[in-house]
Amino acid sequence: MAWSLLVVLHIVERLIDAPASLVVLSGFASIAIVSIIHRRRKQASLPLGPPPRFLTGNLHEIPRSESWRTYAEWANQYGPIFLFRVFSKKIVVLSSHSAVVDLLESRSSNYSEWPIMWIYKELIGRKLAVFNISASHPRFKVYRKLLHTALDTQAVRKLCLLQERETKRLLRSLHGRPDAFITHFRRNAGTVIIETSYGWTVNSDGDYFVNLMEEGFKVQAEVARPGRWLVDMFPFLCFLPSWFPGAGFKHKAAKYREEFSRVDRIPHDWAMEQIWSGTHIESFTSLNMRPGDGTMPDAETEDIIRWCSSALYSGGTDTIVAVMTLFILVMTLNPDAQHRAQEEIDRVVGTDRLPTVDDCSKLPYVDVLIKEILRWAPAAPLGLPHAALRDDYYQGYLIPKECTVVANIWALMHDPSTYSDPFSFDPTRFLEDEGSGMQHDPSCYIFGFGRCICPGQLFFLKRGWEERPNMYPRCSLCDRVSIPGHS
Ligand code: HEM
Repeated sequence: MAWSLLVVLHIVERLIDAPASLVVLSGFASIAIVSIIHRRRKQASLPLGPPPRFLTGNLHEIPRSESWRTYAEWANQYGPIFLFRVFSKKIVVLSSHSAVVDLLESRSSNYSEWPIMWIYKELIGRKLAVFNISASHPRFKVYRKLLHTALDTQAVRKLCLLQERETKRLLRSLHGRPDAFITHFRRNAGTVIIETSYGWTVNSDGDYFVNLMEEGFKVQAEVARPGRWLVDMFPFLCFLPSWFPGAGFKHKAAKYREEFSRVDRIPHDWAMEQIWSGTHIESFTSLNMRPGDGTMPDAETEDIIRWCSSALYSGGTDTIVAVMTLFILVMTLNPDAQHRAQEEIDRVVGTDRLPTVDDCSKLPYVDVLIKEILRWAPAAPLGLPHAALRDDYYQGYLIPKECTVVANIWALMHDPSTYSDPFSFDPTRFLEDEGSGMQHDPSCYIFGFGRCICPGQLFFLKRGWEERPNMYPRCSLCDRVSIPGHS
């Protein structure tokens, strides 16, 4: 930088007696030279990564599914902090424990932003949603506090009765139609979360609210598909009028906006009607919209509660269904692990009742089996993407402002320096006196990092503790279901 300034000064000195137009021109040229040099310096310290193509970057190399495996290969080639591009967007992927902890935990104030998705935030009108709101917005902290309180130890304890009732119902459904296990899991997860959020009890398959939420989140999956919208790469397209050729995305955005607003509005309005008529059952909405101190929440508070309830559903349902489905897959592929867990339950709990959370400490093998499922196939292999608020420097690399930062949780869970023989399924790796000794607890990573860490982890772990062991007494299920790709 210093020598480039000297060059500029030298040019200015020589031009002091030159005509004014020449001085102006040279001024511009000097600024351009300095900024090019400055930019090159910045480029030089960016993390390495696969060479991008002109215009589209590395878009052609990103697989449609299991992208975490490709990222893990790139990490082997370019290092645990590498960068690739989708058009002009820069994406930095972290694949080592130290990088993830140092950046996403210790410097979380710089990495709590979400990447800007123009279609979602500006055209569909969801910039205040929990998964989109800027970390500098005053609501950011309010959301986090509410969500964490809604799912803290005390709240989860209160949910035990609901869990127990729904677990029994799930077991009956699995017993009746084991092949439809994914449908049963969806209904079970949806029921527990809708009742927790709004106080609505799901009594039948094809429930109106469950269907409404499912439709809404199908739209969400479609909208959030990486590289789907050109407007996310070229935000100026937002300003095209709807009649302009090629602006069809604006019509789609208007349709999505309407569909999302139904998801946010209808269950909330129903819960409010129940509260006003005094017929509600306790839920996240009722506790916050009718607090014990008799205060009347204002419109701002109501809007906050509405966004948080909808985040509980979108954050909780798919992840729970994914883990329960993986449980079936893993039990089918590992009959020895299944039999050992079942033997432990029969010995400790007996055959005349179902296991409960209180049995947890007496069932060490079942406990580590659940840990190993979470490690072997993490439900959110890339967590959620974040964005850098400012330029940051780490281990000689520049992590540029506004670039997307992703933690490859799947790679961390399969890192041979942390987990011996990481691709084999081996619950004993977490048992102190067996296997290769106690290895790192995956719960430290699979629920994300920093300020946006998952508020549902306790809820999931406690609830998971009831549900998965409870499936053992029906474990013939695991011999009878068929999973695509695994006979
Ligand atoms: C195995 C189960 C689960 C996994 C693996 C999981 C994983 C995650 C991850 C990786 C994040 C992003 C954290 C980050 O940005 O660094 C997250 C956020 C979130 N999760 Fe979960 N989650 C699970 C269960 C749940 C459940 C059961 C609920 C609700 C009942 C829930 C609600 C949320 C919410 C609301 C957020 C957004 C938090 C925020 O932005 O502050 N999750 N989860």
